[in-house]
Amino acid sequence: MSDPRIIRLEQTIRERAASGASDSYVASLFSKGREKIAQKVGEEATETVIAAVTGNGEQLTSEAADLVFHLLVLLAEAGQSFDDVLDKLAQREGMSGLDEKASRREP
Ligand SMILES: N=c1c2ncn([C@@H]3O[C@H](COP(=O)(O)OP(=O)(O)OP(=O)(O)O)[C@@H](O)[C@H]3O)c2ncn1[C@@H]1O[C@H](COP(=O)(O)O)[C@@H](O)[C@H]1O
Repeated sequence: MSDPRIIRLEQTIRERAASGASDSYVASLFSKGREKIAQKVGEEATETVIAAVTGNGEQLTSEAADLVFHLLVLLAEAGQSFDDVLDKLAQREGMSGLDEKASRREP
């Protein structure tokens, strides 16, 4: 089960996406589509990497927050949730590295 703060943010993301409000960043991302949202995740990932290498802890935390936020938007647009990600990670617990690599190759 996700942290309540993640659950609340996911709920807000779904509500803002459904609202289509002109002042909503989430709604604007949804209107641009999955490709644009995925692009933003890539940009935020790059900014997180740069902050990790050249920045301080506060800058890394800030960029990581942008990354997680955009990942939650991407998951929501695809009808998935962070709980689904946690379930996937839990499935991998106890699997050996080899077993896990094999399971990822299955169709
Ligand atoms: N957590 C966030 C959050 N984190 C980051 N951001 C936005 O993500 C954007 C990232 O900055 P960038 O400079 O990379 O992007 P940009 O230049 O603004 O946009 P592009 O033109 O590059 O696409 C900024 O506009 C931030 O405001 C967020 N926007 C919204 N939320 C949450 O989502 C909720 C709903 O937001 P609205 O949809 O705007 O109501 C808010 O209440 C917040 O809780």
